Amino acid sequence: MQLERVLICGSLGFSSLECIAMFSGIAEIIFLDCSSRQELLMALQSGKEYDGICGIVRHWNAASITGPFDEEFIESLPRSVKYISSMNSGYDMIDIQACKRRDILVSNTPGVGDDATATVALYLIISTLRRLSEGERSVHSGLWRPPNITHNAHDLTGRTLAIIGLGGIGMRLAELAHAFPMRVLYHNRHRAARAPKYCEFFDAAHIDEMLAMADVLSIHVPLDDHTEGLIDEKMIRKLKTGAVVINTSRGRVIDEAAMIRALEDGHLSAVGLDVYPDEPKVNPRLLDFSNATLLPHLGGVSAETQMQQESQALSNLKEFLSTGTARDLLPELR
Ligand SMILES: O=CC(=O)O
Repeated sequence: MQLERVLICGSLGFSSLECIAMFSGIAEIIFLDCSSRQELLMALQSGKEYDGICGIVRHWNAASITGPFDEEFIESLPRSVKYISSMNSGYDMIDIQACKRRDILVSNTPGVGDDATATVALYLIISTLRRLSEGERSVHSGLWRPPNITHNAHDLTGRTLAIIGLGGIGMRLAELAHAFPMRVLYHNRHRAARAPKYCEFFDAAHIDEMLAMADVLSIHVPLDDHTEGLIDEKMIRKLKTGAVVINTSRGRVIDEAAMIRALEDGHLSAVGLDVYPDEPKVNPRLLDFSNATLLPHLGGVSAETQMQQESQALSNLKEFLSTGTARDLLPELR
């Protein structure tokens, strides 16, 4: 019997042998062997090494080679491809409509990175309020404490955190912040059924009230047509003077130019960012602000999270191979 062929894009924590053994008798595993997107697109269309593949595993660590799974990429796939197992909770880098047109199912690994990402958001809150990364940069550059740090550094305890998007990550951040305790406010399209009592809900009609109370605003929404540019000039200016903005979701959710203007004129006292509109590029203007803590998209990057993402993505693939469908299918494709 001819085995189905599956292409793995990205380097797994599992060894190639472990992965091949996992699919022994089920599928032939092929590992990506290209160094650029152009080379990959040509290989996909050549009808040679990737001929007949029915599924693709997309590890986020292959993004520098594959680029986004946009329309051009999806259209280049052999007709045999029917399934993509993506190792991410966000899926803005996959063109869902193009997949729909080609009858390709897509699943992700929802929830797996919640704890790791909320931890990074908490780190950014601590770092910006207490000016810790500024202190660290000062030591690294051979100096001691930055000037005026005492007056600019603030405790988390008793301060107000506003969360936009109380999904898995937002909820975990609420729990962590409540430990100080910080006061926790949130805005969602609907009141979150699982929200703990200490989380105060603000609907769209009352979002300005929430912004006016927040010392820290942390963003936890997926990037889509509704959320691109959501945190715009108007919203930023509704925050009180000296507020802090934290973003571990996607860079394009914030109007970056408006955020930089607010840093320049002191309306925002600091920002903590893990994500940027055009990764891996970081706007050089941001580097000028000593009160910006900037991370290179580390939200879900921990050994434990990665192993769990890999197991979940590979077991979704196994299920697809045996049943023609999979758990964790994107809501748009169910
Ligand atoms: O950014 C990380 C993810 O979407 O999992």
